Amino acid sequence: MSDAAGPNRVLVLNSGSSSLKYQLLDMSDGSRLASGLVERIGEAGSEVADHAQALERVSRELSGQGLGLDSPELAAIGHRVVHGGTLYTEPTLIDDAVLAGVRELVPLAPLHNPANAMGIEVARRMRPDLPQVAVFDTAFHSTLPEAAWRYAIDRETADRHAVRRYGFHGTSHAYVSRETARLLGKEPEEVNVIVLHLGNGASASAVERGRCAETSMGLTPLEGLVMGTRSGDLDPAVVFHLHRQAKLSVDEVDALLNRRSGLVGLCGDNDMREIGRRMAEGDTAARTAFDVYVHRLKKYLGAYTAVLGTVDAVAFTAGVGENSAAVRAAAISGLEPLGMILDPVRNTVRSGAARLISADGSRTAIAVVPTDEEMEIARQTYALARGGSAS
Ligand SMILES: Nc1ncnc2c1ncn2[C@@H]1O[C@H](COP(=O)(O)OP(=O)(O)O)[C@@H](O)[C@H]1O
Ligand SMILES: CC(=O)OP(=O)(O)O
Ligand SMILES: [Mg+2]
Repeated sequence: MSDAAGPNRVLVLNSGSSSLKYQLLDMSDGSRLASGLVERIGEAGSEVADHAQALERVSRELSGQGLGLDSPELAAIGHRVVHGGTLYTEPTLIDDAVLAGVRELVPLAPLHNPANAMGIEVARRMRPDLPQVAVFDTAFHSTLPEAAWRYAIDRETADRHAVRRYGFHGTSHAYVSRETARLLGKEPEEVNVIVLHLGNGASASAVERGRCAETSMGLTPLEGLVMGTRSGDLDPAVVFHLHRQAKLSVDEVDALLNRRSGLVGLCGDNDMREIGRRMAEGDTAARTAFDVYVHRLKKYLGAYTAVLGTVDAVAFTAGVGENSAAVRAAAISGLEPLGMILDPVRNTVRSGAARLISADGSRTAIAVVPTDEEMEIARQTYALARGGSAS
């Protein structure tokens, strides 16, 4: 039902390279009316050839529940867009120029922006009358100081080709850092938080009094932590070496680092649940993958403690961060001198709620804070569609 002020539902579309996630939210009370996922888009043997077909399927699913895209209750459609470059640092009403801008950034996010652009195109065709809003993964990181975003390479080359740290998962880092402050009973401006977003893609951020001060992903979502299929940090000379000595083309190295590295490259599995099962059976490749993953986390916890000076909280989020007590315990273990002490019982209690898992004597609070990128995208979309400021 719409209130006196008009329609109040927002459809959120999160188009991944081979998936389309959606949620329909009622912004009058924050309730979730529908949600779902279309997977294996464009893969061999899949019934869904591209994102256009995926969105048609979503539209049918919603219509079947009496919640079709043609509904007059729909106020706006919000799109997750991974790369916004330096141009888009705020949620943005989509027009032809913005869609062209998202396409221009494809070389900087080849796994993500093509799907985002296609989702936008199809949704605009279906509902040309509706406000559609792009919410960028990079936006929250636009506050990085130059010392953090600038790479130490030839300045002219870097500036000419827009080579710099952008950072990603910003919608999640923004939401989780705010929710962490709330869990501590504080305003975001009163606390420093390290957020560890550990999903399939994974990134860390250092959030200083509500503003992002440092983050682990860079020009593209390849840098930083060990991920499901991506290497994260390595010596850039690895690329030259593989090209010159192993005779891999640049495209082959790109595919190796983005799709066949990280956990899957180390042990053949990218799902932390499966890695846990294999470790319990004494599998050494799974053990090594886990150790490399956790060692990287520890390095970032130390580095970001140094960047922030005072750390009020560390927040674990996304699939691995919210569910793997083993990863959390291993990452924090040994960091007692930094003031981070986990409570082993609190850490293993299963819950879907934001919660503290640190020991009472821990100087830094340690928390599990479930992320909700869709709700955050919907909130920003709704605010902008209503003509207000989105943030
Ligand atoms: N119960 C669990 N225990 C450990 N890891 C889990 C569990 N549930 C999910 N995961 C991990 O979370 C990952 C997916 O995280 P998610 O945030 O959903 O990723 P994305 O949104 O990037 O696809 C899986 O690959 C898996 O490793
Ligand atoms: C930017 C990024 O890595 O996103 P995802 O985790 O959805 O792959
Ligand atoms: Mg995710």
